[in-house]
Amino acid sequence: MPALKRILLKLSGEALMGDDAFGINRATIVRMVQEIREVTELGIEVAVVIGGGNIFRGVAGGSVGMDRATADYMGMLATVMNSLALADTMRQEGITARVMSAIGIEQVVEPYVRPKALQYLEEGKVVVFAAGTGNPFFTTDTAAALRGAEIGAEIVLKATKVDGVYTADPKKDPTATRYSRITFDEAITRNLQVLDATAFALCRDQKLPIRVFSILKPGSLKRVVMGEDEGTLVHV
Ligand SMILES: Nc1ncnc2c1ncn2[C@@H]1O[C@H](COP(=O)(O)OP(=O)(O)O)[C@@H](O)[C@H]1O
Ligand SMILES: O=c1ccn([C@@H]2O[C@H](COP(=O)(O)OP(=O)(O)O)[C@@H](O)[C@H]2O)c(=O)[nH]1
Repeated sequence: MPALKRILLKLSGEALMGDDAFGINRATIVRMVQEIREVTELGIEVAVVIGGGNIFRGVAGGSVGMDRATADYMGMLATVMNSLALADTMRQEGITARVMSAIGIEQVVEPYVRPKALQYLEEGKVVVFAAGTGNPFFTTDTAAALRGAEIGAEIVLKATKVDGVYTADPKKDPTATRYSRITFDEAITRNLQVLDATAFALCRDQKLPIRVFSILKPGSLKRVVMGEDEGTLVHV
């Protein structure tokens, strides 16, 4: 049996593209949702933070020349779209999900209210936290760390395009090797870019471990929650 009771799963927006150039790849999102269902069936409470890089990234592309804060609000709205798509896919797959937004957008999504989120989790519903932290200059990794700490998750699981934390960016350095575990201090000192520094610092202060693993590898989420050696554990 898995030892975990409550997890915060961070899903990369960009990874949702699958092999598409942008947007949400149907097969990818359905597979992710099926993997989430496997985990909920184990009795684990699941909260999700989803990124928005597949639709809009505040620091790049279409935002060149834009005011950074405005671009970041667009990025947050992109995460709302992904959250709605994710929750609807969950509904189709028989999972009850609730989306809660960090920015006021009541006609579309209910606002984030911590006690309500806790109630949903206790009822076995999957809670999807939309709009990141609600603040520009942050990322959804930081939102995952923040919400993970707030809801008392035992671990943040970062599902991304790489299968763990490497000695250097594996996309740029083919000789890079993967850590099976690493401390926060070492990851910060070595300036490993797989998570942003704010998210790292928050998790370290709250003693909230993070496991980085591949979203692209089928079955990896279940292996992670079963405590198998998958990805990289970042710990205090
Ligand atoms: N030391 C490292 N180990 C692993 N990945 C790294 C490292 N440094 C940089 N990266 C890059 O970080 C990326 C994943 O982080 P990020 O862009 O935040 O993804 P996400 O879309 O999941 O938020 C990978 O695609 C990888 O190329
Ligand atoms: O608290 C937050 C979370 C996200 N964003 C914006 O939303 C974009 C999409 O989020 P992110 O890049 O973290 O998504 P992912 O890398 O997972 O696709 C970011 O680039 C930011 O512009 C933000 O401003 N504040």
